[in-house]
Amino acid sequence: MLFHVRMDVHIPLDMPAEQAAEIKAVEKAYSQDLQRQGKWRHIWRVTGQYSNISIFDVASNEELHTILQGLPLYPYMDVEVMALNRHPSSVRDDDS
Ligand SMILES: O=C(O)C[C@H]1C=CC(=O)O1
Repeated sequence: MLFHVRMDVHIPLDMPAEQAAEIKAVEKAYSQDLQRQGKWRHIWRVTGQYSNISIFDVASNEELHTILQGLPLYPYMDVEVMALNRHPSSVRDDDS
């Protein structure tokens, strides 16, 4: 199942820089592990914003929910999820 996910990150301004850097490092490793597993298929930075647009390929709504709640930055994010279906006009074999 494919999902389009937008994540807007709002790290509190009073969080110590060292703590923020540590959370971001753990987040990066978590994200890259899921990318290597093929579950986090795409990640794009939204130009000019501390936001990303991602495509997840997971087995269920529950799996996506678990992955998103496991993000180290999750407590500081607004997350928007859209479920995707294959478009009947698509010529791509790899988008379902
Ligand atoms: O930077 C972000 O967009 C937030 C988050 C998502 C993956 C990652 O490494 O950090």
